[in-house]
Amino acid sequence: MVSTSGPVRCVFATNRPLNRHSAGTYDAASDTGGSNGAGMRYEAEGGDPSNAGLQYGRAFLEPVKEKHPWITYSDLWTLAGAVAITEMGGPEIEWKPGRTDLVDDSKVPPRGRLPDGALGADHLRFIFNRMGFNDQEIVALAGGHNLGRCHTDRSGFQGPWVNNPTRFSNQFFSLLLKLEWTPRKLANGMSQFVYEDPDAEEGDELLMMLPTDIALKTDPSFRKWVEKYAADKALFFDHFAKVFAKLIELGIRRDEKDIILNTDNVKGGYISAPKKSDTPTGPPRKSNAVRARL
Ligand code: HEM
Repeated sequence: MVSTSGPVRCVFATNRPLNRHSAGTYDAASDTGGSNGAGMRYEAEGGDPSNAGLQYGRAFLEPVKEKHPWITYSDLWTLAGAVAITEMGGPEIEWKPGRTDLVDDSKVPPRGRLPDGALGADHLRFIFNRMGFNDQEIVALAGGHNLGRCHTDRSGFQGPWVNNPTRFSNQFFSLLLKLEWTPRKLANGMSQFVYEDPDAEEGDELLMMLPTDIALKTDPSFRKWVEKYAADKALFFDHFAKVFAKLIELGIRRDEKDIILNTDNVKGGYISAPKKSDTPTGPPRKSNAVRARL
């Protein structure tokens, strides 16, 4: 059993998978960022408030790194995200090895390339078009929110999206369409949407949606895909597997034999960074952090 406090949080933090975020910095125009390098080992990227909470996913994988020190962090994090999604009932995701780790932080991408859950459809397109994803792919990727939950001490948002957040499914899409989502301001000032379940009992946690999740329902071009994925789980799994595989290949160039051609690989080969501390280190927990994790 894989919990979402493990590798999927990183995922698209996959845990939302860890690689979800490491790859989510890719800029197609300048060809910087992406899943090569494991830049989150450095304060410049790992300390970005948008990556709050991912330190737990990274620390979760340290025992694996200890046992197999030859593997690069960038391969380990992407592989862990892909495996965790499958283990939680999701589709098999094609994963290819060969990502190298950066030897210093001089090529870590600038902050501000990850999505902010408090915003809307234009913001999602601004962030994901830069990475090379179209509307269909943005909606499929957002299906990562079938897993896990929001934490007030990380993003500032609160609660899970679905009833069974350790099982990968298409429920996120069906609940997004089926339930009535009411705006709710949290004590920390953050605004999200909740389902006021009439059967909820005192102390039950309400299901939630981020403003960016609601934008998938209100924007007509996004909504078309939300409806398809809510109606057809197999279609969603197929599209999610493809788009997740694309996400973890962002910034990687390969030849016909799948050998990586990026400058860092050609110059230095497969450089595996030394093992880090087992203790999670990352951005300070803040109750009013406003940046979202991808
Ligand atoms: C569409 C843009 C996205 C936005 C704005 C966004 C935003 C967020 C936010 C605010 C959280 C809560 C973080 C916390 O408080 O712990 C979160 C969690 C999560 N996200 Fe996303 N995300 C996006 C895309 C994705 C993608 C593409 C994936 C995976 C494919 C993903 C997977 C997850 C998972 C699994 C969690 C739960 C983590 C946990 O349980 O700790 N998200 N996301």
